Amino acid sequence: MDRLRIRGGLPLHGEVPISGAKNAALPELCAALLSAEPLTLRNVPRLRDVATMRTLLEGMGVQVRTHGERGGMTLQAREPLQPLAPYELVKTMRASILVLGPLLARCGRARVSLPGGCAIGSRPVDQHIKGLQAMGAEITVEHGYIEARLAAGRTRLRGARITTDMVTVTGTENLMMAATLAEGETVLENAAQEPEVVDLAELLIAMGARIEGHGSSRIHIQGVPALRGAEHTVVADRIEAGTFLCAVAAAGGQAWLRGARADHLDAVVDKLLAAGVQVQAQPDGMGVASPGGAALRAQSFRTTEYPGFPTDMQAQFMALNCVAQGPSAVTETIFENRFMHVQELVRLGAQIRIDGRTAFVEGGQRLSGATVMATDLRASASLVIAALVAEGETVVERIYHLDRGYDQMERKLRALGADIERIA
Ligand SMILES: CC(=O)N[C@H]1[C@@H](OP(=O)(O)OP(=O)(O)OC[C@H]2O[C@@H](n3ccc(=O)[nH]c3=O)[C@H](O)[C@@H]2O)O[C@H](CO)[C@@H](O)[C@@H]1O
Ligand SMILES: C=C(OP(=O)(O)O)C(=O)O
Repeated sequence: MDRLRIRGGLPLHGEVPISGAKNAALPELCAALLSAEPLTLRNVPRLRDVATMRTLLEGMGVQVRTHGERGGMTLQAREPLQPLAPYELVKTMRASILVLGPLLARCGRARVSLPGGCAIGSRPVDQHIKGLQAMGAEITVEHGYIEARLAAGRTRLRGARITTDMVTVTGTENLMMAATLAEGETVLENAAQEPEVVDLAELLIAMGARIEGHGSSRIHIQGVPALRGAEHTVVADRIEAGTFLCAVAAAGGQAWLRGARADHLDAVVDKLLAAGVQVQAQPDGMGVASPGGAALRAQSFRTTEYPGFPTDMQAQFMALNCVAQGPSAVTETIFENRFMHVQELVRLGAQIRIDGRTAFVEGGQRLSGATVMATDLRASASLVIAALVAEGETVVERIYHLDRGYDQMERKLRALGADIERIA
């Protein structure tokens, strides 16, 4: 199993290209199921989750071809399709649930394994199911599978007004994709406003979907009988960019994040500026300069839905707070169990106490290298950031979590001057 060996203490200098967003690419790959015509995506990141999604779609009969240097991928979902997502693939990637809406809309039936729990919380999909039922689907859950089909006598889903109990990102995406081919209008209330939802909506519109209000909490979708092929460039990964911002902030140095979208990172940038980091927004990327974590002021924050502070940046910013001066309180409101990195950060010398949904971080600690274990994707990133500032050598184990969602992270960090290598 691959591990990362990191020798801390070096500042980061240089330029790093920001890849396409995992959380936009995954639903966009699923959007290929909505049309018989080819869908071409550019800037698809090289990630394990993308490879898993490709295998899943190919198993259904979708033809997939990669091309060019810049993450080009063309998908074509000609009939007949096999509308099945088996447990073996779904268990490794929760985003597999994103095939449910498109399959039901296109094939009139779907059999999708329940994703099950994972390291950060129970993550139910009841809102996806409730929304599709409101659109006329008959859904049962049996033997760990969601069995969904159109009600007898129907050939298409029907539009509906759906208010989800909470803001759900993949729930919004699943229902929006299903609604593009439904009969009549669907209104999604309490919709997620994340940039990845907006990017997916823009792709669907290019495919001929009639969508308005994406980026707000109410999305209107007027169903159409069929969608066509399209070309689309996946939006830059705001979480990858935010991770590099925190890495430079903690390690010190100066970097240019090519292609990063500052307008998608307001909440994180506000906290970095308050901490004493210099962040510069340009149309084609972001500049960051920092005197190093020990010269910064720790910042308290709570995670919320976009445009609030992203839960996917909580662990990385907490690593920064461990070395920055002063106490801070980090409150996680989205997932009930997203503090798995805390005990590993403590192994590196951090002082953190958890009380319910809040982690109280002492700050101003000198970290020292140790062997630590990655437990989930962003926990892994936080350990890498901590290791970059820790004295001596850190080995991060189980980095397959990191490979799920970061495109060659160690190569990018090495290009910035970090002493980091992958070892078997
Ligand atoms: C592939 C992808 O895009 N993943 C992102 C997506 O995950 P994902 O879409 O799974 O997260 P959700 O926005 O759905 O989850 C938000 C909250 O709602 C709960 N919930 C959700 C759906 C449902 O049917 N029932 C229910 O109770 C979840 O358990 C969680 O507590 O948004 C999360 C929140 O920004 C991010 O951390 C993930 O990186
Ligand atoms: C939790 C995450 O991803 P996923 O929803 O794919 O598990 C993440 O990207 O941090």
